[in-house]
Order: sequence, then structure tokens, then C-alpha cells
Amino acid sequence: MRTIDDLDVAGKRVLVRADLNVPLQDGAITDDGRIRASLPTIEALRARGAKVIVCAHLGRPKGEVKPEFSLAPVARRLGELLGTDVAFASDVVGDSARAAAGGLADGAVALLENLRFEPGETSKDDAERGAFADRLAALAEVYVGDGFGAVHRRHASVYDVPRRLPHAAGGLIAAEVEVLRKLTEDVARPYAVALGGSKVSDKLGVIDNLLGKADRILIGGGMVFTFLKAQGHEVGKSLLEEDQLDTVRAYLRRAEEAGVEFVLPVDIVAATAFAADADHAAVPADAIPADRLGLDIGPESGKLFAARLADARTVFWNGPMGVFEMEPYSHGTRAVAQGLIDSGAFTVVGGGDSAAAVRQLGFDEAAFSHISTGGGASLEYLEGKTLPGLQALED
Ligand SMILES: Nc1ncnc2c1ncn2[C@@H]1O[C@H](COP(=O)(O)OP(=O)(O)OP(=O)(O)O)[C@@H](O)[C@H]1O
Ligand SMILES: O=C(O)[C@H](O)COP(=O)(O)O
Repeated sequence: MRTIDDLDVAGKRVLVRADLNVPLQDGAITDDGRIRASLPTIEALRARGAKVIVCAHLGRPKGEVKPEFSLAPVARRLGELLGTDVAFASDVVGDSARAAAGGLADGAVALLENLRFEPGETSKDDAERGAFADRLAALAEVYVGDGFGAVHRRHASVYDVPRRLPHAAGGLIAAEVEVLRKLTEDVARPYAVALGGSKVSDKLGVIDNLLGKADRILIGGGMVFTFLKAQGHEVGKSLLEEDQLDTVRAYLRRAEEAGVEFVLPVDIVAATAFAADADHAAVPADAIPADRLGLDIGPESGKLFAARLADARTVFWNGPMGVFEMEPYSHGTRAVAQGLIDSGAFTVVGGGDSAAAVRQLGFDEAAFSHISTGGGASLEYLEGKTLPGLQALED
């Protein structure tokens, strides 16, 4: 992959695809890790006299303009961190974007509005995506792919725009790939993978491939309940992917045949509502009351998970074990984070919310071998898949 050092950027309009998909609460950014991770590439381009046009997505607004998914707060934070004004375009490829891009001085920075306000960005139709990519590419002369967390998406800004402009990988993508490559080549065993989070359907799929690679797979977060249900237990009002039950049963069978250990929670913190002040209690994993929903793995499970990580020599962890944003449901995530640290293994934490959890719960980032900005992206990379965003940069 070409890096930005291979590009001539002085005085040119450079479109940087970043991953600025940060957690927000009531319009305020609760963790700016992904913005910080994007700074080195933006700063390097500015220092070389580029006119930097940053583009990114926030959440999943599904092709509609939804003000709660505006990148405006991100533009403000980016400006603070860069110590310069960031011109914020109120659209993606319209008049405002063209004016912002066209008005940049050398070394100045603009941020476009949420790419996913445009249906073309995520469209599965090549022509619709291509037409949007044409308009996005027209804003710039050069493209830099640096949104590692989104490289697994065949989206216009990730996959189609680099095919239309001279392009290179930014420093973040280059650094992420270098670390993750180690996990696909020579893994020290036992190799444990801990999975959680809420993007259950995205992440159940990766287990297929992990069964041939990992020695142990620990399951927490929202995906637990599809496993518990597949084992015949009731899960109350918890997150559930009914249509994945057969898939999960097949995973459990294959794991047994292949000698891969699935570690499932033995207890669950079940609450009456998705709220910090809801009535909640730890219950056995096979006895979740019908009117409750599971929001964390329970204390016994925290101990079990830490014990199954203790002798691992490599650990990859993606997805919080519970709704860590609310204190009563943060303990499972804390236990697993501590388990990674205590294991002394080569530890990689991947994902926007997973990395945010580590920081919010007060852990020292340096205690982990690598904190990746990509969750789904790093999992798919570890599967050995060709990721659209990396493929486009290599071509
Ligand atoms: N039992 C649960 N029920 C509902 N939500 C849960 C549960 N456990 C964890 N979560 C939520 O999962 C979210 C994070 O999931 P997600 O899959 O997005 O992880 P991630 O680390 O950000 O990975 P990616 O980068 O792929 O998005 C958190 O906001 C957390 O509250
Ligand atoms: O949060 C992430 O993992 C990335 O920003 C990609 O977001 P997506 O899962 O909504 O495509």
C-alpha cells in the first residue's frame, strides 16, 4: 500500500476518509479517541501544505438527514484538538461542501457532514454508489484512506472514491494493519477471543472463521442471549437474533468437534428496563425472568472469564461485556479488561466502544499491547477476508 509519503499533496485538495464515529450522549462526545487517532494523518497533510477535506460517518442514519447524527460536534472537537478552525460543511456533496472545499487555504481543514445522510454512500447498487462517489471525488484531487474502523464496509467513501483519485493509506490504517497482521500470522497459544457488544448480527458471522483459529471463544454482551436461547434457555426481553439460532447451534456443535472451548456466562445481571436506575440483580444464566433483560454478565461470569484468560498468550477482545455506559452494568467489562491485563498475554482490544470502555473505566491504555479503532473491521481482518477499503487502497 502506498502511504501519504508517496503522494504529492502540496497545494492540493486532499479528501481524507476518517472514522470519526464517536459515542455521543445528549449531543456531547463521551469519548474522542477516534478523533485523536485521526490527528496524525491530518496534521502530516497540513504540514505538507495540503488543503484537507475530512469526510466520515456517524451512527447509522440510513441515507436520511437526521440532526442527531450531525458531525457538527465532531467538527468542533476536531478544531480544538488541531488548534485551528475547521470549516464545517452542512451537507456532504452539495453547495456547502463545494464552498468549504473550494475555499480552503493551504494547510487548512474542512469537515463534511455525515456521509451516511446520502443514500449513495451505503447503497448496494453499484450505479447509485458510483454516482455519489463521483460527486464526492469531484471535491478533491487526491484521496487518503485513514478510517480503519470502516474498511470492512463496501461504501462509496471507502471503496469507490479511491478508484477515482490518486490514493494512499494514512498513518492510522498503516499502523493498524501492521499490528493486526501479527495476529493472522504467528499467534502465541492459547489464543482467546472475547466477543461482546451490540452489533450482534455483524459479529455472529465472524465466529464461523474464528472456530478454525482461536482456542477459546468467550461470549459476553448482547450476543450472549442468542447463545443461551440456542441452548434452550429463556432470555426474557434481552437482545436476541431469532434467525441466528440454528447458526449458533451449529457453532456450538462444531466447536465441540474441533476442540474449541466456548466460554458462556454462568450468571447475568438482569434489569427491569434499559436504565441505570432500573431494578436489577444477578441471576443464573439459565433463569432470566421473562420480564427482565440482560444488561451485563454477572460477577461469577466475570471471575470465570478472567480465569479463562489467565493462561492465554494471545487475546483479542471486541465488544463490551455489558452496557458499560451505565455503572451497574459495567462490572463484566471491567473484569474482562482486568483479565486481559493480568494475563500478561499479547492483548489487542478492538472497537470504538470497546476502546471507549477501557478509557472510561479508568484503565491505562498502555496496559494493553494494542487498542484498535476498529471493532467489526479488526474482526473481519482477523478472519483473513479481503476488506474493501484496504483492497481499494492496494489497487
Ligand atoms: N447485553 C447488552 N444489551 C444491549 N447492549 C449491550 C449489551 N452489552 C453491551 N451492549 C452495548 O454494546 C455497545 C457496543 O457494541 P459494538 O458492537 O458497537 O462494539 P464496538 O467496540 O464499538 O465495535 P465496533 O467498532 O464494531 O462498533 C455498547 O454501547 C454497549 O452498551
Ligand atoms: O463503529 C464502527 O465499528 C465503525 O465506525 C463502522 O460503523 P458501522 O458498523 O456502522 O459500519
